[in-house]
Amino acid sequence: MQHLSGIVRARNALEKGDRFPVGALQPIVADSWQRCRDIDLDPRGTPRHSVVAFSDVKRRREANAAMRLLALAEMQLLHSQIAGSNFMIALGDAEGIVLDTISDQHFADSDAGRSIIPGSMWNESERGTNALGLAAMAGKPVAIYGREHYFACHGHLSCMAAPIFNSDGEVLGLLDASCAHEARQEHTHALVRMAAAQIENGLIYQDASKSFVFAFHPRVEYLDTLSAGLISVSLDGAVLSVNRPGKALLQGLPLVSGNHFDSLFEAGFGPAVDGLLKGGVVRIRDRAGSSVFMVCRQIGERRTVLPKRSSPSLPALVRKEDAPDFVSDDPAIKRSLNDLAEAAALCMPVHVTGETGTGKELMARHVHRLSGRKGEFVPVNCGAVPEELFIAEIFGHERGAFTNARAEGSPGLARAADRGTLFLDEVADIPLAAQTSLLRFLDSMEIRAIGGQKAQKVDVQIVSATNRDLEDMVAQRLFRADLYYRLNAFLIRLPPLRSRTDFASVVRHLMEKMAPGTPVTDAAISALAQRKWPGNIRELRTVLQRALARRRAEYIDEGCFDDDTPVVQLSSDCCDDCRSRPLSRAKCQEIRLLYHRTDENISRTARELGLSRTTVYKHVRDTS
Ligand SMILES: Nc1ncnc2c1ncn2[C@@H]1O[C@H](COP(=O)(O)OP(=O)(O)OP(=O)(O)O)[C@@H](O)[C@H]1O
Repeated sequence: MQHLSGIVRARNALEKGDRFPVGALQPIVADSWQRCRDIDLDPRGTPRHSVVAFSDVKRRREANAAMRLLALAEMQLLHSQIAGSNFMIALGDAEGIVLDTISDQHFADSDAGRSIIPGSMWNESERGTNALGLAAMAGKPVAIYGREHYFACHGHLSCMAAPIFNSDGEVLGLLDASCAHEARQEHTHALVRMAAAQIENGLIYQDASKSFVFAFHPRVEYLDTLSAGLISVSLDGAVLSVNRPGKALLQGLPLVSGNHFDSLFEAGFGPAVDGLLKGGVVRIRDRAGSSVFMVCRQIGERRTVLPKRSSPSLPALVRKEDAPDFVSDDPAIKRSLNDLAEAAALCMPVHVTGETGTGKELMARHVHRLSGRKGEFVPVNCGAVPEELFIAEIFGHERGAFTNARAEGSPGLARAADRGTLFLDEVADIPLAAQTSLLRFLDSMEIRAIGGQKAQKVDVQIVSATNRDLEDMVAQRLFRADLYYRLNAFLIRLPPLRSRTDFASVVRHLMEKMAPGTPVTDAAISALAQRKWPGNIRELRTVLQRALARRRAEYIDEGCFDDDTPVVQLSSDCCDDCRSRPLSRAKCQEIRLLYHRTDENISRTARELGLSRTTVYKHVRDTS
């Protein structure tokens, strides 16, 4: 509370041009505000949105390739730890220029998210007081909460950044987590610092391809944590690099690159290595007389003892469970799923519609899982069963019941699905003659095999699916109306991928299944979101598979895609009226993009953006 009133007083002073009240701000913030004021930044104005050219971003990424590789993996992990809490994680280079972001889609789509993009400059003189810029300048972790940002328009954001150092103590880059809450986020800030430390350790392992890496700590149980010192030593004992905790532990000793191991530790390099190579923990004294436990983590390129990942041990850490099988963050799908469990419990027939590849079969399997039924999930592709055999395949037949019958007879698929689920895929293709039998079966849940005498009662959950317009087929008398209504007791419409609002979750989910732990940057997701996706999620999976095959690194960014998939061509990125009005441009682009992603659906675009249909129409009328 005290902090809040302090910040309110400080902001009043800032905006009136008065002196800042003593003690109302962290000194680092007060100093930053003063610098911003000295260069005449207007705290109530709009910060410059300076973005360097993409060629420059590429050059900077290449110059920082080793750090970027490790950082993207850490960002992915951080994202999975704090996903769903409206965060963006950004990697900046030493000058505070953003190289990559990974974020929750909601944040990426917000004004703040759109201003943190590859190439955007976050140094203090451009954006006022902010964590990324200050951490770069101060060379230490910084958190800036809400109204501590110099610009009032950043007052709803909190940003936490930590520098990433090389072993010479120079800042290589910055890791930042930003979220749209003013509240303090101590855990997240700790996670960001830990991720930065993890990257620094990763760099030591990477650099030490022809040397030993030893971990050491005065307490043996800390050897696998981020507090452990790491020291890389050449095969003849010259010290190459030491991580930050290692430097702190060996403070006062001659920690100069090239010095010999023996100048730091009493045991002597030869005997220490003999003990360490046996794979055990060795207790040795450093030259200041303190005793440390030491273990070998890496020998040359052969990782004989794998570096253990230090796991964060914060309380209440949000850990995501294994990725779910089914992504359904889109409100349209969520609404469909609302009462699905109840419908499945009541054994109501479920009908799933959607274009090819939208996940109809996956949804059918989900219904089966929800129903808790112990029997089998039995899929039937109605389009693939020859017309004359359809009834026999579904309801079974006795031995020799008809000319093409199997000699041993067949129990039929409906019976195989007893106490389980019968999935009638491509249900629009059921021959008209068979539709009557199916309807009878749905009414009675009784089956009588062809050539058989006795009817048998079964207990089957029916799920049907089609990508055709069944209502239209009913109107044309190609599909029985009564069967349609019977199948359609509970309807799920799966939206095409191009109009899904959870596109980013779908991409990350598919990637997690194909190559667990592979980071996908926001820029990669934006590039994919521009495409039309006629083959929907199935097509997306293929594109991602191809990107995995052709990628040159352990991550997927916007450079990993080929150009052979059609891109939604916006006739221009904003409408004629907005082109000359910089303030309306971003909103106009957002409207036009969503309009394309919703298949040019004005009502849906208006609903999702909370605008009137007229407003949407005004911005999109020249797009067709
Ligand atoms: N919501 C989803 N989350 C994750 N993966 C999905 C989702 N929906 C579909 N997929 C994946 O997309 C692919 C196509 O899904 P599925 O076969 O269920 O589509 P379909 O609509 O039945 O296609 P078709 O009409 O061509 O038979 C599958 O690999 C599936 O795992």
